[in-house]
Amino acid sequence: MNKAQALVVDDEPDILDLLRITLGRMDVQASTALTLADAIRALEQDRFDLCLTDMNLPDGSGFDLLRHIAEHRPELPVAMITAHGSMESAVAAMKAGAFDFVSKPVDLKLLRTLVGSALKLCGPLTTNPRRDEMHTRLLGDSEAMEQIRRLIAKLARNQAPVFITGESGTGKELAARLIHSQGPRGEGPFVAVNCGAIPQELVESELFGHKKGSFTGAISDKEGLFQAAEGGTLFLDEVADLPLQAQVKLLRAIQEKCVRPVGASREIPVDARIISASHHDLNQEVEKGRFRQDLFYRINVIELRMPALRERPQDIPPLANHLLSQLASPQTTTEPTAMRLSPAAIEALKRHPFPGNVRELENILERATALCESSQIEVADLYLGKNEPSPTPEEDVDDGVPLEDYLGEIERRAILSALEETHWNRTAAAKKLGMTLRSLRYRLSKLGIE
Ligand SMILES: Nc1ncnc2c1ncn2[C@@H]1O[C@H](COP(=O)(O)OP(=O)(O)OP(=O)(O)O)[C@@H](O)[C@H]1O
Repeated sequence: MNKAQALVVDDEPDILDLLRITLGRMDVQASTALTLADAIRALEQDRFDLCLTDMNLPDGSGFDLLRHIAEHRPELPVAMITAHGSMESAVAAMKAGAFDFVSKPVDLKLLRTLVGSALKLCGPLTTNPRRDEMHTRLLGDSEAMEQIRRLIAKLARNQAPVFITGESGTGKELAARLIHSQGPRGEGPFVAVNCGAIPQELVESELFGHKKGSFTGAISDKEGLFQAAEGGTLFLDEVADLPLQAQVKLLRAIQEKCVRPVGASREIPVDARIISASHHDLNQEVEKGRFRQDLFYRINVIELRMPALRERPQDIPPLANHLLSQLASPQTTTEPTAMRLSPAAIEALKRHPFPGNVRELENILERATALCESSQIEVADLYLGKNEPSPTPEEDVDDGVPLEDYLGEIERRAILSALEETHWNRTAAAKKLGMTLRSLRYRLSKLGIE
């Protein structure tokens, strides 16, 4: 098999030698260039699978090379070598299209991972059936969805932190999963964490791990979610809910690509791509002093906005049909037949504002499927704008059930009813229930309500 070819560009011959030897040990053949002009010449003469370039070159900058490659060899992954601690340049490089960065002095373990990811990118991405299946799941024929699918495919090809905005239920987590699964980390783990659902005092230990005995209850060493996402992606959902103290540590983890478990004396390197999401306007959270500006800057290298369902009503019929066929899932051995929506029901759905977006559509259809007696769903079966009269717990909880289950059932119903009334807006539902959003999220995950 032919060796992979890398082009390494730096004005310091010693660094070039070091990188050439290091890459050689990874079975990558490196050609070197001391200037921008040399690099451009090399690109014209040879075919490369990866380019590593320093930021400052005698006759230009790494950005000039990035632009040249974007124009002439757009499929070539470029990683920028940045000065130690210069996160601004790293962010700027990724915004300009670099697929990743590596800071000086180059950490060999990180360089190895970076090269591995880059080499996976240069061939055509394997058609993994799991990936295809995931791909077809971001449904919608609207131009907005088309653009999102294109952007996701692009984002999958680099390592830059992505920040996904959008109302609740618009598909932020689904988009994050697709960016992960379509990229070179697709075979690695995808670890999703709802930052608002972790009790405040456990946030740091959950994210970064802890050492045995570092606090009461730490009975053994525990790996954090960052370590669990090694080689893959860490999805920080509702990132705005992170306490300020954890934000400081997160910033450091992203900047230095290493974490220090609670109670540990040493930092450990981690290689996880960060994708975060929030339905809050993080600019406002920064203005109010609830979110660190420097962290926002780091996680928001590239922003992806998931449009609300009411902005793309033409997506409702294909989504609804897909969801109905999923609802007719094969619990029986015979081929299930999906229910249909009457033309009037489709029109009614298209006019509905959907504050809870696709998740609300899923709930509406699930309820309609359960309640509708024929195979066609009519407008009345959708209960749009009305709340289904929910039975009181006394009506159907058996006398013999244990108290805990009985109370759990009451809790579940109260929460579901508040969610329904607020169209699955969890902030409003929490308010209605007189609890904090954090505590509602905790209960939702405990009760297994998505
Ligand atoms: N375009 C889409 N095609 C198919 N399914 C979708 C689409 N958008 C969202 N969904 C489905 O809607 C549900 C909600 O999506 P998801 O959890 O990704 O939303 P979210 O924006 O992360 O929500 P939240 O902010 O409440 O966490 C999921 O079941 C998801 O699969």
